Amino acid sequence: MLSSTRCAFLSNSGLGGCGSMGDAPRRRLTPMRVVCMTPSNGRPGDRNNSVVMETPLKELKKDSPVDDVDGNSISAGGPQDVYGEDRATEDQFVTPWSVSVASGYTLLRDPHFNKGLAFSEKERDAHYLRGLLPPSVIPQKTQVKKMIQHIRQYQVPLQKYMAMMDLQERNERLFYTLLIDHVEELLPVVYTPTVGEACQKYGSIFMRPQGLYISLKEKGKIREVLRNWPEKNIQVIVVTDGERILGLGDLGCQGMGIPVGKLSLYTALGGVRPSACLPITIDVGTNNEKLLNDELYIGLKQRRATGQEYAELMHEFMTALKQTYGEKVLIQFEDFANHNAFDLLEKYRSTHLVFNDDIQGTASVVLAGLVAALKLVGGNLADHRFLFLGAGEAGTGIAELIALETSKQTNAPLEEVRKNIWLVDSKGLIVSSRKDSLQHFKKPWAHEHEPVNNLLDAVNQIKPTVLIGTSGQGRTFTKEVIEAMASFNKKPIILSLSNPTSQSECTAEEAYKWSQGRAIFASGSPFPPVEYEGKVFVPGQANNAYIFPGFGLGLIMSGTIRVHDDLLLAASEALASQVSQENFDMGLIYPPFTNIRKISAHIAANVAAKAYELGLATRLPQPKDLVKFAESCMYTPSYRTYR
Ligand SMILES: O=C([O-])CC(=O)C(=O)O
Ligand SMILES: [Mg+2]
Repeated sequence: MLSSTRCAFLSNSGLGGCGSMGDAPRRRLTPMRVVCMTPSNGRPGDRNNSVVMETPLKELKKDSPVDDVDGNSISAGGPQDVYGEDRATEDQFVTPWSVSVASGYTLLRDPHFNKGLAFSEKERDAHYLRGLLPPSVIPQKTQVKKMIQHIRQYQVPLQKYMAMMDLQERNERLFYTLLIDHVEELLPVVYTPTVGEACQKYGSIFMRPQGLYISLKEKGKIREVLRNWPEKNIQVIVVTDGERILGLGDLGCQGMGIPVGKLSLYTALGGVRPSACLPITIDVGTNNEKLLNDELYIGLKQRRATGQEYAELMHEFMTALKQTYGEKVLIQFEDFANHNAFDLLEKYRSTHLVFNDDIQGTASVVLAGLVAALKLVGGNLADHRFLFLGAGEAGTGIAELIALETSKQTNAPLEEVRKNIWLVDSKGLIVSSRKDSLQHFKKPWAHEHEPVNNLLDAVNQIKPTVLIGTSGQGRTFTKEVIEAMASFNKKPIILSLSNPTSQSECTAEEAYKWSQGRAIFASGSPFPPVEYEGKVFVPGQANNAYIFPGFGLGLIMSGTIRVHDDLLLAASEALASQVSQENFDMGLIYPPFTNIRKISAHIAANVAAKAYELGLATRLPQPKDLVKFAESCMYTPSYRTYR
């Protein structure tokens, strides 16, 4: 993609002048030379009207898709990277582009192709870069070293975040190499908790819009808006309407940070090509008074559309996605409010390849952690009693997946196993006497019990072995609550899942200290290791980031057309199987993120295997070794040599 194409996108999308995000379109320079080109499927006017050099057919063939381990033809730039545009394997460094790439100044301003000081002497000559760069030539490895030092010099997390976003806009391959090489350190920067703060301040920190904004103004024109996005071969879309951003509430249009962050992880953690990822924010207004009164707010300044108006926009959007990108585009719903999330999932799960990350992704990751935790505490799922604080998407989603797995393991009916799972919402324990006034997604959890109106009493009466926080309310697992858990459990399992860190139900330190070091603890946002009475405890991160990148890769590499609950169970099983004895010895119920690409390949393979078994996968024949196939499909961000 050319930077001039991006400029066109910025001005066409009408965002060029919105508040402080109105960056002047970048200088449009006619490139002096085009690196290489094969037929493009872009629209007229998509590309620079530049000199084009077609790749000789012979060369194209040489660089065309390679065979996978089973002799199937694939290309290693990610699934369906037909022309190998994004491919860079150890033995295949020379890019076989299907698109034209500008030279000179424009090349340096194109984040997809810019390599900064890593351009070789030959490339500097061939692509008119002489004088535009300082004379030093340094390899990507050294650039990574330099960048991590640069990021580390910032003390404020938001500054680190901005430096990372800046790099993504400047040099995409360096951004992903850096993120992959330092994943443990940089995940909290590009993702939770920092992304939460970034969303809160989104309007004032971004000079250049990321992702696609679809507002009520675009009603009736959504297909045209999708066409404004410069990439055509889209495989994964993460979409939010910004109404429930992490545990921070309604951030309206500023929720864009979430789809952008999630999709960065699709690439870094799951190996999906960046050009195949599309972040989208639906703007139907906001009920956040602060934003409505902020003259710098970047979204629609009106209260949220609801009911039919909302449903119609979403329906046009969902229809347009399928019309534009086909049956197999994966749509991830993210951070919608409860009152829309369940209904949207229900409505579209039978017609689209769609899942809700907060309901299903979180459920899958938590189930994996619980299955692993059983190795430390003993017993089967059916032997445990679960209590949730929070009965929204995550709470009921996790509860349902636990019930489903338990029911499969024991052959007991779902209604029966649900009785071991209790939920507390803002009005207290969910019990049968409240049934008539409950939202539909809470009803299955209304068991026979007298009313209980607070968490501590619920803990003391239900006596759960597992306590899970999905409330979005920080510091709600009080000292009394944790002490109660520790009083009747040798090893209480305590999960504080709400994000970001400020909304976590308790800190790692509190969980370990108040349980005298006996808790098995994990949280949605990361906490550093804790020392308690001379022993170091390493808390795990129960975050859907473990699941969705590999889950998505598994779906797209197998051409799966619908998400079935069994696929979530398959992802969960694969993740749990990646926890090593060494991890268990440290009290961890999740493997470290350091090996996440390997973990994602296993998750992808298990998900794909299940999809083939269920007849949902369309990519035939089924590759024999799905783990190797997943690995061979993953995008790698090393630089390639330009002709
Ligand atoms: O984004 C995260 O860190 C996890 C998540 O989906 C949420 O909290 O909504
Ligand atoms: Mg979420």
